[in-house]
Amino acid sequence: MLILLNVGAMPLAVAGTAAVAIRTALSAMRGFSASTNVAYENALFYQDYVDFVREAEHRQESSGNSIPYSDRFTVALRNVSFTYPSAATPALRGISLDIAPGEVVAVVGGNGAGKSTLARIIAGLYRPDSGRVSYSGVPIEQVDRRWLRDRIAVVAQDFTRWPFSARENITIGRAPNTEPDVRLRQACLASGAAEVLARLPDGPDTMLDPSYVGGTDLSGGQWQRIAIARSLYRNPGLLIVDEPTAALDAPAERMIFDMIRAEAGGRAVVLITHRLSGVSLADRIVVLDRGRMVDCGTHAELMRRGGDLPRFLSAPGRAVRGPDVERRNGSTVPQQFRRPQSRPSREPPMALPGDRQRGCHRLVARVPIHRRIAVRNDSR
Ligand SMILES: Nc1ncnc2c1ncn2[C@@H]1O[C@H](COP(=O)(O)OP(=O)(O)OP(=O)(O)O)[C@@H](O)[C@H]1O
Repeated sequence: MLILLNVGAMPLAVAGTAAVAIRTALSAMRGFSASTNVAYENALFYQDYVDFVREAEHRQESSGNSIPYSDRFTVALRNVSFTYPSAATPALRGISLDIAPGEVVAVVGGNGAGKSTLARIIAGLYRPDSGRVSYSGVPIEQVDRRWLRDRIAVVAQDFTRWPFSARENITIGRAPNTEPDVRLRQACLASGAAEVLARLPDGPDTMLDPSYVGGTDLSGGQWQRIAIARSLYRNPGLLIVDEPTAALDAPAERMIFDMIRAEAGGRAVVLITHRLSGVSLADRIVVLDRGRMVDCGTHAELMRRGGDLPRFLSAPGRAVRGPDVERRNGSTVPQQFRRPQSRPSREPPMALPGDRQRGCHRLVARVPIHRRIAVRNDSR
């Protein structure tokens, strides 16, 4: 271009315009090249996402049967043990348990006793390292996973708070067979979420995220009611509730426990709780300690046997957790639930006659070896 300018073959104005055009074209090409690079990198992430979804679908696919006869079903665990991949010691050891339709089973134990892990095993989310899990007699390996997911609802401690409307937060997931609006109303009334929705500016259509225009946030206890409504809306055959009242005040706690009892109907409920009011409504209480089932029976049976139950309970309306409840909160635990000052005997708790019929197996942990053999023979 300089030569053309020198020999006068190109006017200065044309040369200047050409220089600007070339610079603009180069800059556009650099931009195009950078955008192509970014698109390529993002395509790699997208491919990861597509592979992940495909893998998830593959895992969801049916490997076997639906349990054909009922939406209500039994769950049976036999000698189940489970160790997390990164853990040195098992989270659960030799757990055997039966859960019948319509039964409310409370699981209590100190922090790290294995309660949430047991809940995940019962829900079919984890596979045990050893032992068997079956639903109405069908081993978990042969159960259609979609069928199972549709019939079990879990209210976890860390449930998801979707940045959606209150209605969508409850109805997200599987749609019920019956009329959705009727089911929504029932779920809200039963869980106490109706009260929460009534106070929202746009009722069920209020956005539950303050970062949106017109959005708002809820308190921990109000969110907990929404989470319980979400699980009831699905009308599951088995409802697993992990510490449902941790963020609730005493009257709300009472209401939730009453609701769980009343709503159980034909469905089984597994209730992980540290609350006295929670265990007293249960048909059966399972006491876990360091991954082992150390006691199992009705509230009256456990109190009569004088086992570990009181250690793991807090009084109504108090969210005290762990084995040192009594020490920290002694004055609030009713006298009848306090540990005796001196135990009359160190005799370990034994299964009462009839426990097996009610689904209590084991009691291996602190049972002398000669009696342990007797219990095992009995439970075959
Ligand atoms: N993802 C994990 N990886 C490794 N170890 C884990 C994992 N989750 C739990 N554990 C361990 O497994 C054991 C049982 O944990 P789990 O959460 O079932 O107890 P928990 O009784 O529900 O306790 P909490 O009352 O505190 O909720 C604990 O020792 C815990 O440290």
